[in-house]
Amino acid sequence: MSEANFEFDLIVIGAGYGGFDAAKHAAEHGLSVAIIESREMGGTCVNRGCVPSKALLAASGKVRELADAEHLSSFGIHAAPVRFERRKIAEHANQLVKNIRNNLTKALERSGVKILRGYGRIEGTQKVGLRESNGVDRLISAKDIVIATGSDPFVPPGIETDGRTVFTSDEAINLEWLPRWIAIIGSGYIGLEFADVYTALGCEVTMIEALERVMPTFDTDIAKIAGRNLIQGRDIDARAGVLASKVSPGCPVKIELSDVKNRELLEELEVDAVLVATGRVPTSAGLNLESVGVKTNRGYIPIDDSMRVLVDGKPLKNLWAVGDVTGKLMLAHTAAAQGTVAVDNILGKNREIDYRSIPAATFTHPEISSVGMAESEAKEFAEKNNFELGIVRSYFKANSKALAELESDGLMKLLFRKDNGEVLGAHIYGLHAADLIQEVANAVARRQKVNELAIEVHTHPTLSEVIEVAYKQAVAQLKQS
Ligand SMILES: Cc1cc2nc3c(=O)[nH]c(=O)nc-3n(C[C@H](O)[C@H](O)[C@H](O)COP(=O)(O)OP(=O)(O)OC[C@H]3O[C@@H](n4cnc5c(N)ncnc54)[C@H](O)[C@@H]3O)c2cc1C
Ligand SMILES: NC(=O)c1ccc[n+]([C@@H]2O[C@H](COP(=O)([O-])OP(=O)(O)OC[C@H]3O[C@@H](n4cnc5c(N)ncnc54)[C@H](O)[C@@H]3O)[C@@H](O)[C@H]2O)c1
Repeated sequence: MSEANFEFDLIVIGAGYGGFDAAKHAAEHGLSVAIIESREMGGTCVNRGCVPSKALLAASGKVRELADAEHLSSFGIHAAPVRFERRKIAEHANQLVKNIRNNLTKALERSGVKILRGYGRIEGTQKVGLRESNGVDRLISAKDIVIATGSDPFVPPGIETDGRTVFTSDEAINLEWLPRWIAIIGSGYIGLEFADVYTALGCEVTMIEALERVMPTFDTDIAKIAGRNLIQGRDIDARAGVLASKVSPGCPVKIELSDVKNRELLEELEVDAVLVATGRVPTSAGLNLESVGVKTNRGYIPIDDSMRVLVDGKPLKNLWAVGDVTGKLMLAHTAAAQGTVAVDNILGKNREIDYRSIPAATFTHPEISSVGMAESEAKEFAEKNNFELGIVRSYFKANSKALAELESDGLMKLLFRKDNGEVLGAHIYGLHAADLIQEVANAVARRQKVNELAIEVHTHPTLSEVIEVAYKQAVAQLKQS
């Protein structure tokens, strides 16, 4: 039952991970909830992001492993040449999307959330306009509104997409064909993950990065070792400091590369296909945010750490925003965590999110992961707060499990406070880095110190001992200082 005069206690706009978690959490706590979705239930992650891309990475990863004759022969294994069916790999991803989308939709229905299909917009305080697919437009009221409209791929000016020869991740996840030669623009998460898929499946890859080094958003040490394996080690032709200034679809696709600084034309390339992986933009243009006075920051909705939408820095009552549309760590689990925090505040629990403890991972083979502060950020923090920053490196080549797997190329870098031992961040490249980072993320969430962490017993032989070694090295540094 909703509060007097409102049709619902809560209306959520957008049924991605952020909207899903908010709606489910609210319904499970007795609120009457409606969720509005204009496309497929599940949003980017389920339909065009995490889920299908991880299915492609799983299948192509197996191809890579079985095709690596040198690695297998080190174990004395000799496999027959690998064959794969592109169509079946694509079907695996597609089927997984359908299953997860169905499960998620049923979970919402079971918890009592009303699913409304159509396009939602704000129509003043506590009111939402809903344009249904049959053209009917109606107003609905709710005590609280959560905006969770997510993001879409960013395509820089000068780049024309046709969805077939020049495309973004929205189309790449369908794996409709395998180009002989593909250029990937951008060396962030999407560029790296798809380079992993394409190289495993036999495509030649050129990677184009506008900033001065490839993998510019990753820790420098991690980027160095990861780049050596994931880029140079795979014969990817990587160019940094060049801008893909013009891309014209067709057969072949024509690319103009320009100098980032003076925009002078450097080179023209002709390739079979181009994947544009140059970031994402918030989906907020049609939300009619002006009706409540909200000004976006390049499309991102300003919020505080309780998820309240801000106008001129001050929180609005009853309006909340979560997920990619807020531009904070654009990850599925961030969106979900923000959704829960927003609803807890609606329920009067007074909660704030802790972005520092949210981990991130790139699911390449091997993986890259991180949590907490980057080294530059930690240095600045140390200077401001008058303490010395501790940095230790723990190598996979000293780890029995990694050596047994013949996968010992890996590094963990741990950042901590030398005055009290508190863990500030960690960056890992190596086998199962995505799973390993969780242990450090939990420590960051509890603001734990290396002294207490170093005495915790780790299973032998496991990769988690890489973290144990880092904690012990950090304690040794503390003793010396
Ligand atoms: C290729 C790729 C791989 C990724 N892999 C990972 C990964 O491995 N791990 C990870 O954590 N993150 C990953 N991400 C990021 C992750 O997908 C996003 O961070 C996450 O989906 C954000 O969730 P959200 O709820 O904020 O928005 P979205 O998932 O974008 O959902 C927003 C929903 O709102 C709907 N909508 C928008 N406007 C309206 C409107 N006005 N009315 C009604 N409905 C509307 C949209 O149709 C959409 O369904 C990946 C992204 C991509 C593109
Ligand atoms: N495993 C994961 O968690 C995962 C996987 C995929 C995507 N994501 C999410 O999706 C978001 C988008 O991913 P992404 O890889 O598109 O963005 P990104 O911001 O990580 O990387 C984009 C890269 O493209 C470069 N670039 C931009 N314009 C260019 C141009 N004209 N020419 C050459 N280079 C150019 C940028 O310098 C940058 O390095 C990520 O921020 C992440 O939050 C997460």
